[in-house]
Amino acid sequence: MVNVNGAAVDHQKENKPVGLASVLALGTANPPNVVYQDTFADYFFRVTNSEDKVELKEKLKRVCDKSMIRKRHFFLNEEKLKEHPNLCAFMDHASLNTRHDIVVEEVPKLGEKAAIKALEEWGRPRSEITHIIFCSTGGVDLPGADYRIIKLLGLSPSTKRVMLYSQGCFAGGTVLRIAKDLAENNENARVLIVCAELTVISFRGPDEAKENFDNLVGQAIFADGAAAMVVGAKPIPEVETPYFEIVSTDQYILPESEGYIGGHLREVGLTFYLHNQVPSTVGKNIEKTLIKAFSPLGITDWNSLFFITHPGGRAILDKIEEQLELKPEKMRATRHVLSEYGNMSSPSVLFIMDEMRKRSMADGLRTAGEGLDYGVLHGLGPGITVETVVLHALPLANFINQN
Ligand SMILES: CC(=O)CC(=O)SCCNC(=O)CCNC(=O)[C@H](O)C(C)(C)COP(=O)(O)OP(=O)(O)OC[C@H]1O[C@@H](n2cnc3c(N)ncnc32)[C@H](O)[C@@H]1OP(=O)(O)O
Repeated sequence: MVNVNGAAVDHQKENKPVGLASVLALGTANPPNVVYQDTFADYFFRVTNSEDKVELKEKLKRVCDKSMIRKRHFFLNEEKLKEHPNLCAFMDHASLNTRHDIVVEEVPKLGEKAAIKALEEWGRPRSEITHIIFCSTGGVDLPGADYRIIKLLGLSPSTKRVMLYSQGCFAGGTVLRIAKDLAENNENARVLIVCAELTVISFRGPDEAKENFDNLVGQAIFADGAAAMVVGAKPIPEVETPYFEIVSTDQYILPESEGYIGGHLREVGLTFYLHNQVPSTVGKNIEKTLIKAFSPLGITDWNSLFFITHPGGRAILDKIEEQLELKPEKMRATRHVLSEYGNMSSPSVLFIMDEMRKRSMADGLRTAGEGLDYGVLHGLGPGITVETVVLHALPLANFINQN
């Protein structure tokens, strides 16, 4: 390859900026409709016309009580479910068209709301966004949500797109892994990440068969939300404010976990399965991911790290805490997001990062990571697959000075 002057060009070298990719801005959004967990079982059995299933409702109430969730946000409400009663069946009615008609339109719109906040915080012209990674479990379409959000935000038609469908809950880590590669290998790259999830694709009524109770566990914990981030290497001094450097990334399929978390896209929507051994399997294996990720840094004391853990469910967090002998405060930001938003799948970990940096700022701590230097972000999802992202939290002084 030669350049315009005829000189040989090594594109690999020429395109590699020095330095790690950093998170430069972050925004979140949820649909305004809120359902409180202490009334969810009554709401759910009423809207799905299942009030005759009294015992099942009582069991769902017990799960809700133990979920440590206070409230969740949903696009669907009672009115919309009345308009689309086929969404309320467990299995009998084809509803994929109805679900797709909603999510294809609404997922990019919710993503747009989060992206606007992230772009406003970043403060640079939108024309400087070079890449977009859009991630959503539902709404497969051509062209996809990545294309639609470019139109909604008025980004350059030359923005290079990566669309991730059907990854599930680990993808909050996947997007950081891909953004790091893009930002560190393309000079001046500014990557907009958008994760947007609507449970419209998987909302369905109850079924009395014991083997289908995992559907109700999912209905009791999953929720709607979107988060967006701007990631780039070599931040412009005094113009861009990096919070977390992305030090390293890894993806790992847990041993003996096949069939534990998954889903099938059917005419009735996305059906999922959750094995009741998910919490203990995650707990048993999580330390392996930390040993691999932190041995290059010489870190073995897990309590010296900050934790951003996908809030899959209360029992998963309990098992991780127990196995790693973590102090209770390590999961504060994670448990806060679980409580206030539920399990929103891919954006959940980005919500936790946002909560952590805001609280660190409010408490006057040294860094965005609860005053600590290093931490881990864990995405957990189908497989069971774990994404491990090592983060280096940066001093907050720069941010405080600028704002
Ligand atoms: C979608 C993605 O890609 C990624 C994801 O995030 S997947 C979601 C991952 N999350 C999970 O798997 C949920 C983890 N589980 C939990 O957090 C907790 O089990 C919970 C909050 C749901 C309930 O709390 P708990 O302390 O376990 O309550 P517990 O009283 O033991 O269980 C309540 C009932 O639910 C049942 N139950 C719990 N998990 C179940 C499961 N996965 N499948 C079927 N039944 C289940 C229990 O067997 C129990 O039934 P009985 O009352 O008949 O005994």
